[in-house]
Amino acid sequence: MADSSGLSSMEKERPSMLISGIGGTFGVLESHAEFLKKHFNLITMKELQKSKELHEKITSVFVLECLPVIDQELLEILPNLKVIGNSGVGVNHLNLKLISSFGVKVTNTPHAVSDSTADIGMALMLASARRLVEGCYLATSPDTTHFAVNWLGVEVSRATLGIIGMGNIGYKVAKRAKAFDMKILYHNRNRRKEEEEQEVGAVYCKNIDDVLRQSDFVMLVVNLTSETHNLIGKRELELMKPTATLINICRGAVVDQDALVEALQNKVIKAAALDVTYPEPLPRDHLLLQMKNVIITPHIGTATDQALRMMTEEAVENILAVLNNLPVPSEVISK
Ligand SMILES: O=C(O)[C@H](O)CO
Repeated sequence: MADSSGLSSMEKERPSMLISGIGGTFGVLESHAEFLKKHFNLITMKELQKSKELHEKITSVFVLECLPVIDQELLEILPNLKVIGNSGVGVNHLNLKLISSFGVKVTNTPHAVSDSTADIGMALMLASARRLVEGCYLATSPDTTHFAVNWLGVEVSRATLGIIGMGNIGYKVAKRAKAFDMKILYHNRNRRKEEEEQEVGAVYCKNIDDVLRQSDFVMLVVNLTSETHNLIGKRELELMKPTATLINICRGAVVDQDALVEALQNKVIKAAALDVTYPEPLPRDHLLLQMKNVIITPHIGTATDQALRMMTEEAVENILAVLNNLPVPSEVISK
């Protein structure tokens, strides 16, 4: 039986969580909503907009793919909000300072995303090296002269991979690259422990320029912050080998995209393989979409059944920890 608040007594026992919606393009998957319902009374944005009484019930927000949008207006109407559980590792779509000024915590899911995103990094590197996308087109084209010797890819085995950003995802990329007999260089704000470096055979470079100069493949795996915005621009691209490939699996804005277009046009670097761009998707007439030496996927690093399920589970674990005053597995601290 529902009372005047619109919630049944069973729903009242569970904390109320705001979600963008269920199903559709921007909602939580139905099966994930079922899982969330085991722990929370779910309130969609539409329901919130219809009933002011729901505002003070909400103690958490589950954010998926930037939705719901967390702005001042929303924070102001949720007086009992304690935590925003981001499903995903990147939190550049959240204004951390603003959120923390409301005494609200932010959590993310660095563990759930790491395998699937590292896989996409490897997939893009291999696809670019072996010209997989071009190969697919050729296989279905009426032109049968395409196996000429001048249509060649390169091997990643024994090539040098430079990983910029050695967090969970970067480290999983290194593990995979080791199995391909790649030489691994990396740059990270904090150097990894010696035993971790040894496990994957990765060599630390204090200076990012050394990674850029020496690598055949440069993979970007950093968080997007004010420090990493346009981390790779004209100068950095010019440091790379003319035979090198840039792979971006973190956020588009880490690369100065105009400088990248220019570098690819002028053969400053050989190729690029991007799971992320800005904006997403790119306008259909964008030059990057017309270049044969560029592979673009639509931000699918975490687009697997397993990753999405684990992201939801990890987000729930974080949110419940905050609500129950327990140590929070993955809290994002605003600097
Ligand atoms: O940040 C992440 O984990 C992915 O990019 C999904 O948003």
